[in-house]
Amino acid sequence: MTTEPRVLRATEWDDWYASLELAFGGVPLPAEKRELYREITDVERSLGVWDGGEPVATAGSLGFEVTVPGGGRARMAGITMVSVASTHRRRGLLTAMMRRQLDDLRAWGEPLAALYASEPGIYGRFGYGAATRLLRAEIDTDRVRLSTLPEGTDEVRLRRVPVPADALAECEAVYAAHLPTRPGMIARLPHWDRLFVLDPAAERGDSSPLQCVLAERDGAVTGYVRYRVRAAWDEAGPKGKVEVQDFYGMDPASYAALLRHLCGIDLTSTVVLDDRPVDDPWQHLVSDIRRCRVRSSDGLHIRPVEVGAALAARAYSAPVDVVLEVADAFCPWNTGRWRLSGDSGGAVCERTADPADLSLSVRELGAACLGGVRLVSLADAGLVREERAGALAAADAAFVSARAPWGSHMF
Ligand SMILES: CC(=O)SCCNC(=O)CCNC(=O)[C@H](O)C(C)(C)COP(=O)(O)OP(=O)(O)OC[C@H]1O[C@@H](n2cnc3c(N)ncnc32)[C@H](O)[C@@H]1OP(=O)(O)O
Repeated sequence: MTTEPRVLRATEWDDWYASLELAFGGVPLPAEKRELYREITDVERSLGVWDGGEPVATAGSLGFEVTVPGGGRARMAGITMVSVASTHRRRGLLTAMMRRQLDDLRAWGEPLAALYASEPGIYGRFGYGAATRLLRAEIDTDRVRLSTLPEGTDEVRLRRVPVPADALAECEAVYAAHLPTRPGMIARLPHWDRLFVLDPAAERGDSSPLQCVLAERDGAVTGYVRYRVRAAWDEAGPKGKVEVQDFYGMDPASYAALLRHLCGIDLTSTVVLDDRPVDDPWQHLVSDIRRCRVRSSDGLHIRPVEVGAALAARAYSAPVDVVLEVADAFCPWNTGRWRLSGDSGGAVCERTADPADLSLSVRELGAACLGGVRLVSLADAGLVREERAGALAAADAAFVSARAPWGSHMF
């Protein structure tokens, strides 16, 4: 058997996908979801390892574009569908696929790679740093009130769309309007819009079919929520849950009107908001944040493929001129000193022989590059070293993003 990954062929997709499914526990996806995943797979960017004709390792890569601080976009490979068969683990197959992927991405000129990790301990060794966080909340709507709602909330009209797919175009327009407003948001690739209204009965469990409510102002759609209701009763009466899948409001009033709708659905006492940005505004509208049982965990893990191109792809919150000494054992082409000069209009980042102002590994650079993880905080953890007094505070003020970065959906 060779451990050399090679590119997937379209005719091999079924076996390749079955091998991935097995590594994730072996429960088959509903047929319609599987077919959509087939369409979403970019075969030419997907890799596998075969043993005697059987696939034993898989890795996908999606040609995304991501919003970067400043509102521009950069190419970002979305790494996904990574698996190694249980019979072939811990022999270096994942490492071989990571090697091939990063070499390919470099050759294709893609400055960033990103992934959601099944377990956060896996990918740091390959230079991925946790760059965004995800917020989960379970709002006890029996006790929590929405204290002060923004002006105009009562003027927002809410309209239920019986079949969520019928409002896809309106919802996608709201999503597109949001794209430049928050770093980490992912521009839609073909077919991806359908993934969010796919509603296989087999995956619903005890929950309702997907429901969609639009917010409208002056006849224009200004927001939407998609959610399911899980009905439940106990001896004290109804205690259903509203499980929110998507929630976008284009202005404070539309956002608040949709939130009020979610919190007021009859026979429910909990609203579950999952995979939300850490600075999601609802946190300022509730009367009792403790009764919202807030938790957070790692979101997008980011890897600068080419340090110079990755840092030049974004804008900076304050003028910056700093020399970074980068260590990168897995992609040695990044190792060395880089001068980053930029401001809110853009940046250049080039090799330099000048002395370093800050030293850090490529993983920390990945964590900080969308402006969510602070360089000061990484320095406090001993992961960024200040080599010139004052450089850390200046770079920190430049890297930070006003809105927390957020990977807008799983992949
Ligand atoms: C982006 C995504 O798709 S996330 C999904 C990842 N896939 C899964 O979780 C599915 C189930 N797991 C698997 O398929 C496999 O166990 C994988 C892909 C996680 C690892 O594959 P392997 O081929 O065994 O990894 P490989 O042998 O290359 O190990 C490389 C290193 O990672 C370490 N490693 C592997 N798996 C893990 C883990 N789950 N947690 C922490 N470290 C790990 C190995 O110990 C090794 O460390 P070393 O370099 O210090 O020796």
